[in-house]
Amino acid sequence: MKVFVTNVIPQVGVNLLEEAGLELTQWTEKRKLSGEELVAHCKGYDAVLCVSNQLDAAFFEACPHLKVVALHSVGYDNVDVQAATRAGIPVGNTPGVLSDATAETAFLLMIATARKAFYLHKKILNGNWGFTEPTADLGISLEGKTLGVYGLGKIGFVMARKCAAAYNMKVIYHNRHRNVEAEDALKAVKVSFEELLEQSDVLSVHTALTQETKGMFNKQAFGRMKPSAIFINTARGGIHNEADLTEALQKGIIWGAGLDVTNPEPMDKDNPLLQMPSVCILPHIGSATVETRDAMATLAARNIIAGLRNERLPYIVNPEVYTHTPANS
Ligand SMILES: NC(=O)C1=CN([C@@H]2O[C@H](COP(=O)(O)OP(=O)(O)OC[C@H]3O[C@@H](n4cnc5c(N)ncnc54)[C@H](O)[C@@H]3O)[C@@H](O)[C@H]2O)C=CC1
Ligand SMILES: O=C(O)C(=O)CO
Repeated sequence: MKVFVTNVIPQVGVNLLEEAGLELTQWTEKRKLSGEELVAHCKGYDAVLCVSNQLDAAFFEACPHLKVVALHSVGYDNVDVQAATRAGIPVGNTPGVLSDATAETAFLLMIATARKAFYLHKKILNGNWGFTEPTADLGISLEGKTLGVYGLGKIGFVMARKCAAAYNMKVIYHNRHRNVEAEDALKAVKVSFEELLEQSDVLSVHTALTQETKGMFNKQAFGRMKPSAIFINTARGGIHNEADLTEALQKGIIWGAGLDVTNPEPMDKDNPLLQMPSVCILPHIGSATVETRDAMATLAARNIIAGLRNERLPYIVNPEVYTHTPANS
């Protein structure tokens, strides 16, 4: 059986697939395959392991022969899940193993933003150490402040735990469902979206990007936040409206922002957000630690191996595929 891998993945994943007797082709060019190229490459393969390629209805219609699609991510907003199910193709992802690393990224962006760290580093690089006076380059203290989590799932929980432990922060959250574990362990309080906006000193986004969450953080939302608030997004850039965020920061409607995700990615190097003192931006590295990427490659390989053995994927995005009768069958 043959597996096409759209990027270079950690060796541990390669080893697992090869030990299972699978023949592997990895795309090694440092550019993303176009949709058409991906379809062309998948011909003659039984499975594909993808990083962040757009897998739309056209892809699944063109590749009904695939026995499994494994994502090297927990997020699957890039996948038309219904089209995969219609084609009878199970899709797997990598939940849980990246929660610590991604929450750590949100935590680092929170502190870096609160203390203007990226901007000050840039100033030094530009030969501008500055004259140290008591009123220059002031940040915001985090001790005892209120963290608002939008989407208190696996990553949101770890972020909340870190903030409560490190800074004694009060945790409020807005979620589709109550998170009883967080309420018990962290005394987290579930609030409405409006209350989350109005009460958070730091508001950290941890939902998936869906039709419901797309553009949730817009002019109206930023307008309800505190002028001293910090907005953190390590989930997906599509959840905030970038033009509205830029305007909110320029006009002092909110104080700062830390982003690991932008819209589009990559962000244009001339984007005004990159020049703002209380903005810190990273190029979508939330899960990028050696340990986490190894664990993700392991889960993705396990999904591929299970799919090619006609077994249920251990980490499945569309479990309904097992009860659905594909068209034309
Ligand atoms: N920056 C990065 O490198 C990474 C980003 N991510 C992003 O983080 C997201 C979250 O990952 P996990 O915590 O593992 O997922 P999760 O499923 O454990 O948590 C998401 C939470 O959001 C809630 N939610 C969903 N829709 C909602 C809505 N409309 N309103 C309120 N709450 C809603 C869910 O009930 C759930 O509790 C992923 O979908 C992915 O997009 C994940 C890993 C790395
Ligand atoms: O897993 C995800 O969803 C990412 O964004 C990258 O790890």
